[in-house]
Amino acid sequence: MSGRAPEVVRVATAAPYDVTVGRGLLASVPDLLRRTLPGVRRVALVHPEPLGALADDLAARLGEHDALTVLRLPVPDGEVAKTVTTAERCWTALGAAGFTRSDAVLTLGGGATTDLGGFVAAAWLRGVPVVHVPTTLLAMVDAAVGGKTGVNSAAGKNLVGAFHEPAAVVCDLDLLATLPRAELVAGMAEVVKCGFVADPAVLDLVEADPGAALDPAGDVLAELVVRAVRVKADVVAGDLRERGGDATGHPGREALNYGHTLAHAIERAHDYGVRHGEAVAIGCVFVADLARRAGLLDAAVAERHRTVLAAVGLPTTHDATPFDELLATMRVDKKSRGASLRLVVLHALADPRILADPDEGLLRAAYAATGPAPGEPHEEEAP
Ligand SMILES: NC(=O)c1ccc[n+]([C@@H]2O[C@H](COP(=O)([O-])OP(=O)(O)OC[C@H]3O[C@@H](n4cnc5c(N)ncnc54)[C@H](O)[C@@H]3O)[C@@H](O)[C@H]2O)c1
Ligand SMILES: O=C(O)C(=O)C[C@@H](O)[C@H](O)[C@H](O)COP(=O)(O)O
Ligand SMILES: [Zn+2]
Repeated sequence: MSGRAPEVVRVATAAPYDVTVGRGLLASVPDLLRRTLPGVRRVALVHPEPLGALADDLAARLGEHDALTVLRLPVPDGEVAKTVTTAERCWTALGAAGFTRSDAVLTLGGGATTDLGGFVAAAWLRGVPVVHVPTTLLAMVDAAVGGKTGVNSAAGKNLVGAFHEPAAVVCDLDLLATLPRAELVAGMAEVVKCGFVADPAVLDLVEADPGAALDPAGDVLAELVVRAVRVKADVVAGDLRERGGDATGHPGREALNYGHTLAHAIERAHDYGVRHGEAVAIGCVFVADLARRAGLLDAAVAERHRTVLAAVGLPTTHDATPFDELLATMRVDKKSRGASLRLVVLHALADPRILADPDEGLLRAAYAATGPAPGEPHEEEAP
């Protein structure tokens, strides 16, 4: 996409919107806002503190626009900011500024910021428009698209939130140039997830040249972003509110939660101090092994999880957090129904299904198999 025109992916829900993927797109944000939200006079720019210089740049561009004024809402960096306390600080600032329904929220940041800013917009005056400008790979391919917004709480990950679709999403791939390598790698977990649940060509691309897949200036990464956004757009258009699948057995939007039941439990057990993408990678390896043990998934496809995720530098083993602690959290996952634990598994590549109430012995065996390598301390081998 170096010299290519931006790609536009339409999310065809009841209130359709476009996700634009390309380079040098930051400059187009003021125009896009005017076209998409012609009545808006003010924008509240939510961004993490470390992205202050980038936010200055965007605010200046917006300020040049005669009809738009900018209210800056810097928030603490990363997952720790994804709390109702930070959201409340934002609402207080919106109140002080007399922010009305003819104003909009604009987020600039990673998934923690798009989730938080989206939730601030969803709840303020019962919903003001939001536009996302994601700055991490993970937020471009996943968090900024689809309208899930929310915050973490002591009870669990993302348990407080709302569905609130953006009016537009702008993915400027040039912004990835400054993203730390570990964050780029973490984002690749959601890309690979899309490969397993819906678009195996993603896996072929990553396996063919993992280095190229992780080059933020290259065309392979651009292609992967577009493919992952298409997967998300297609799934979300069919089941925005995660009501469930259809007669074919496809689980609808829950498919995008592949690997997330264990991942969210790992994140909570570590007080949200691990990268979401890294936890998702471990969760995918775990659930693939579970499906193999349950006789649902071919061993080669299960093993492919380990190899493709490792090829891009993602972790494929957990740190031996006691499984009982994780299992208790897994049971309060949003996919649970009553006492029933429900996980997304694969029956084959691009064939996601729900596995309800898996045998606990199988769960424990799959968790043990996803543990540290032999020789390292291992929960199940402890005396
Ligand atoms: N709503 C959804 O559908 C959805 C989907 C997937 C993930 N999520 C959520 O997204 C969050 C994870 O998002 P994330 O991985 O983007 O993490 P993040 O938002 O915490 O960002 C990671 C780090 O990268 C820095 N950063 C961001 N952009 C940068 C840039 N261009 N240059 C330099 N540094 C930059 C941030 O300041 C931060 O330190 C989790 O809370 C997860 O639950 C939501
Ligand atoms: O968009 C979805 O639906 C997803 O499940 C995408 C996930 O990658 C994302 O982490 C999402 O926030 C998890 O959703 P949750 O409902 O389990 O909080
Ligand atoms: Zn995720």
